[in-house]
This record gives sequence, C-alpha cells and structure tokens, in this order.
Amino acid sequence: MTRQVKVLVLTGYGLNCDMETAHAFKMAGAAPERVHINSLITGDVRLEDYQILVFGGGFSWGDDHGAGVVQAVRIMTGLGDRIRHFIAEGNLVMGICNGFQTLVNTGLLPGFDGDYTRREVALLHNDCGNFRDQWVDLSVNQESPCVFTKGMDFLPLPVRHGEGKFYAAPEVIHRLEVSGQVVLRYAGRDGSPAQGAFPLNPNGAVNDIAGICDPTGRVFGLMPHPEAFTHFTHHPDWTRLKAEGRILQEKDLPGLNIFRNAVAFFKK
Ligand SMILES: NC(=O)CC[C@H](N)C(=O)O
Repeated sequence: MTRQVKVLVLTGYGLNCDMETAHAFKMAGAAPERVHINSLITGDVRLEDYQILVFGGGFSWGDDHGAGVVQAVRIMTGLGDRIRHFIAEGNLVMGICNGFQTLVNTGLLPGFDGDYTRREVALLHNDCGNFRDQWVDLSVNQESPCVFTKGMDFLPLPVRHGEGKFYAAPEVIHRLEVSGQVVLRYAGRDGSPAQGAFPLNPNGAVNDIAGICDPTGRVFGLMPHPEAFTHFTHHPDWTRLKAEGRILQEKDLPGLNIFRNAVAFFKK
C-alpha cells in the first residue's frame, strides 16, 4: 500500500479558505487535516507527522498591521524552528493569498541562501486602491524549480485580495528572476505578459509577479487561489472555453494540478 500524504491546513483567527483547500488536497489524493494554529503551537498536533504545511487564504487577525503580519509574528515566535526543520527535512510548504502574505512576512520566502528568516519582499496594497475579486490568467515559468507547477505553462485562477502588489528592491527582483524563483506572472489570455496593465495585472505587482518559490522549489506562495478552481464550471467563461477546446477537461484542471503535483512529489 502506498503511503498517504498527510497535509496540515491551518485554521483559526480569520482564515476562511481551509475547507476548500483541504477539499482540493483530498481530490488530489492526499489526507488533509484542518488544524488550529494554537494546536500546532502548543504541540497537541505535531508538524513532523505531516509532509505538507499550508497557510491558506483569509483575513488572519483581521489584516491588522498589514495582511499576514500578525500571523507571521505568531508563527515565527511559536513555530519558527520547527518550520525551518520541516523544510530542511524535504517537506513542502504552501501559502495561498493570506498565506503568501504570511510567508513573505516570516521570511520563509524568498529563502535566499537557505536563510528562512530574512524579509526581502512585500505584498502591498493594490495600486487600484481597492479589494479585487476577479479571475486572472497566469503564465507559469517552466524554468522554475517549483515542484507545485511542474508540467504547467498557463493557468486561469481567481484572485480576491486588497494587498496583493508584489514589491521588492530592484536587486531582489533581479535575483528572483535569474534564479527562476518567479513562478507565476499575470498574463493575457494568450499567455503574453500583462506588462502591468490593469486589470490583467490586478494589483500593480512588479514584473507581473503573482507567485514565487524558494531556491529548493519546495516552499511556494501565490496570490491567486488554486483551491477555487477544482471543477471546470468554477471558471466564469467555462462554456466558451469548453467550446473553444482551450481547457476544462476534468482531468487537467489547472487549479487541481497544483495540488496533484504536491502530492506526486512524495510518491516518486
Ligand atoms: N483572500 C485572501 O486571502 C485575502 C488576503 C488579505 N486579507 C487581503 O485582502 O489582501
């Protein structure tokens, strides 16, 4: 019997995508569990019993002091060493939207030189000045070491955030680009770069960056929500896309493939 891949999906304090995220991992063949942040910090639940740790979407601590900021402090003071050990052991960490904001505020991303404590990038308020709830098209960097996006080149996903503008100093952006750590970019429907054009790029993200990974490719954060595209009718244009034969075979759902890739990583 093949070993079950155990996924820990965090819950609590304003997170609101844990049910969908756990469901997506279940569809991908894993054994997900929704675990309250406190249960992990107190040690009632042990991180070493899992292979994938997920920081999901939501409004942790009400986005006070900036989205993901308080969660990052709580996580790093209570769990920092255990998470760094978890990564060193070869496991996977994923941050979706509020989870991505948390990963950058902890310094778990971008993880340059194996240092998972340094804050190098930020997710700022959207340039448009308001919360965006829309679908975006994403091009995938096939040169990236990211294990979650293997074999993918394009995916449409929804975004829903107020603080999604990826930002960093030019030398940090350059380093992310040359190392292949830029995984996802906002694009046009044909996969061509959005070049900052609103609303293809919904937040003004520098270089259209929507998702990055660490140098190992095992820590991945993204603003869009892959757990919200696990059935072809989730896409607002699914009838047209199906008629055009562009996507939407049950078997190759872009959102679900992110979770399938994560699970497949442990089944090699
Ligand atoms: N969907 C989310 O996770 C939202 C993230 C965060 N609360 C924001 O608005 O930016």
